[in-house]
Amino acid sequence: MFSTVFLDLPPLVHAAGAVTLPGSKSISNRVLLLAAMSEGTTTIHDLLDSDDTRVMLIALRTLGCLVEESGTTVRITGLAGKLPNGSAKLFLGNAGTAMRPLTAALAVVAGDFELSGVPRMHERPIGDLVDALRQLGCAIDYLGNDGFPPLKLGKPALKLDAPIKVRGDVSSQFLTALLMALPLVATKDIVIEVVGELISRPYIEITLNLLARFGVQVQPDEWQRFTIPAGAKLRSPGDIHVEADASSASYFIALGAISTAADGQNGIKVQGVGADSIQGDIRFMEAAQAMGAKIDSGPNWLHIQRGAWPLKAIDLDCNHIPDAAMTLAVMALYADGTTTLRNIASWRVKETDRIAAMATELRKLGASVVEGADFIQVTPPASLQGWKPASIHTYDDHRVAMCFSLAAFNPARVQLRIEDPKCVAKTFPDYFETLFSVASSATSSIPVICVDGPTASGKGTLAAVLAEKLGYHFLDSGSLYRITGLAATRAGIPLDIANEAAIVALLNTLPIHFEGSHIWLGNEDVSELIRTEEAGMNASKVSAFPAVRSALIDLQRNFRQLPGLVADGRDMGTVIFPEAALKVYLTASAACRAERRLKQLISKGIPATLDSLRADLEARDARDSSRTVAPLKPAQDALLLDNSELTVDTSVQTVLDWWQSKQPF
Ligand SMILES: O=C(O)C1=C[C@@H](OP(=O)(O)O)[C@@H](O)[C@H](O)C1
Ligand SMILES: C=C(OP(=O)(O)O)C(=O)O
Repeated sequence: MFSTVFLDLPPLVHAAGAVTLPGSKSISNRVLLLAAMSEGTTTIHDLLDSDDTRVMLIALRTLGCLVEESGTTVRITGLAGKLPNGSAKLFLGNAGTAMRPLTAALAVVAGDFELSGVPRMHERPIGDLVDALRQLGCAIDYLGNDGFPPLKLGKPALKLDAPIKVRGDVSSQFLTALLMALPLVATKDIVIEVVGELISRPYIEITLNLLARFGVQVQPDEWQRFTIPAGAKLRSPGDIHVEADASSASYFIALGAISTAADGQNGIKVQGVGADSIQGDIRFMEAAQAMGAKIDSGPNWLHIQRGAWPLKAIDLDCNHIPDAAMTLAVMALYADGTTTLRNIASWRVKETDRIAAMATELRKLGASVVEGADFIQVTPPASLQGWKPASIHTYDDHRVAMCFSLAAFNPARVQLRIEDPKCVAKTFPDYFETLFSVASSATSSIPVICVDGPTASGKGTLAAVLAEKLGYHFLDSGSLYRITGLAATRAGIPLDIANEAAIVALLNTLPIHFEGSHIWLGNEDVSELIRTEEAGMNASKVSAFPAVRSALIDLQRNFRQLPGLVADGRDMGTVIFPEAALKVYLTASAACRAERRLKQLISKGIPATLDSLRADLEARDARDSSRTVAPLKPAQDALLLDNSELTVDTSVQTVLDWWQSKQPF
């Protein structure tokens, strides 16, 4: 997951390949609650692991349910409606699929419970559900504003005679919550009547489908009346598989529709969900097809290719696909006219006011947008000049972050920034990693920041922190020379120029790979081994051999991957990435560098003296800057930073400010 303050997306050009998507949020949280309330043990396969399912899992454990996790397989020992912990305070984040169904389930059993969430959850309505539960005799108090969480639930005095009326026009989750909870108390037939239009109907179908898997056959009547038969009992089906999330699939369906494939590849394959999905959002396929996408599907897979281009503008009632419809609003940027998405009033009470949010952010990119109480109308920029680089505010709404990433394919190649990218954790923590696994940019548009400088200048620390803050890859080029020195020494090859060819031959066979700050040689983590003074000296020797340097060029350039790279070394800006957008040459006085090195060695229990360290350091500077190939020197366009008197934080901030000043936002 990208936990950075923002994530800059360079212009994306192609996309092709296969993605396996995480489990459906709606199925995961329903199955977790049903399994916990039912009789018997349920093994859930391919459960979604995200913020919304985490809060549900923690809640179930807090209530005394046995939950055993092993990767994405979770085993739940059902409580058969009897809670060992009759009093609990539950924090449910911003998960509607946890807050609403748990409210109903806990309100009908005896106990004292408090349910709360993030501030936005306390602005998301729950009054219609509370009103319905109060008709049943449930004791519910509002702890904050009337009609909204947090809630306090007490002991109910159940009255099951009259039909329970629930409004269906604000959220379908209220009806879902009642349908899942009432089998716990169905000593007689219980009838639920929907008042007003029922929105987001396909989610009720998911609920009915899963209730049937847990042994409860609800009798629906025209979407207006639902009867839970007397004696209904939740019984575990044993094993249950969670399909991949169809709403998450919408971003990759859109990706297939708007991108072209690089040579020899064709389209995007989505694995884990197919056209026969039980999730209503799979019907996003039809909308994408209407806009021009070519889609094939089979059991649990979809294959999407670009068809009509530009996309065709559509006018669609999106009530049945409220979540995936946000993706259509961004696809509209690539359409041949004005796209209108209707009947989406519920957008206003979700993770944020989504109609307002989409309108504001689409306008930033240059689109013309008209918004109404329950619709949005999007007209793309009229020409290439109409597109504007934009920093997309994401309002702690996963779907805003995910759908706007698709704007990185804009034909004007304007840059895009996604603020707070970690908000995708609600349903798809690795969304951006998944996107980068299939999307590609022209190499020249993948940003590189070079940090060059002499030994012990702190460039490794600075570069690693920069990479972390920007969410970029990190290349510690010096480590490649250190590994070469280590491997040659181990192979008994003396490190002198006469053995250059042998060292290159060896280098070409080395299985080097990086994992964060760890460097591996085959199965051996050599991160520590290559940090000794001796390894540094050996690195300096082999790095002076021209054939070794050129053998490492391609390897280093291959680190330039989406979304960007911070590379530290001695010739990053001069030789390896001469066209880098920002080059920093980091220095510090010899005295200061020797002192830092001394502290470092002492902390590792390695004896050393200041004088000898300073002498070694100066000798190394002299050798590095006088070698004929790629001598250590600042690139002509490098910005110099002397950090003798600076803290790491100040140096990092200085470079981040330089970087920011080069961005169009
Ligand atoms: O029941 C569900 O799993 C959901 C129902 C929908 O909400 P509304 O019924 O409030 O539209 C949807 O937006 C939400 O993401 C999940
Ligand atoms: C509306 C959404 O979430 P929730 O389940 O919290 O309602 C969503 O995921 O788009």
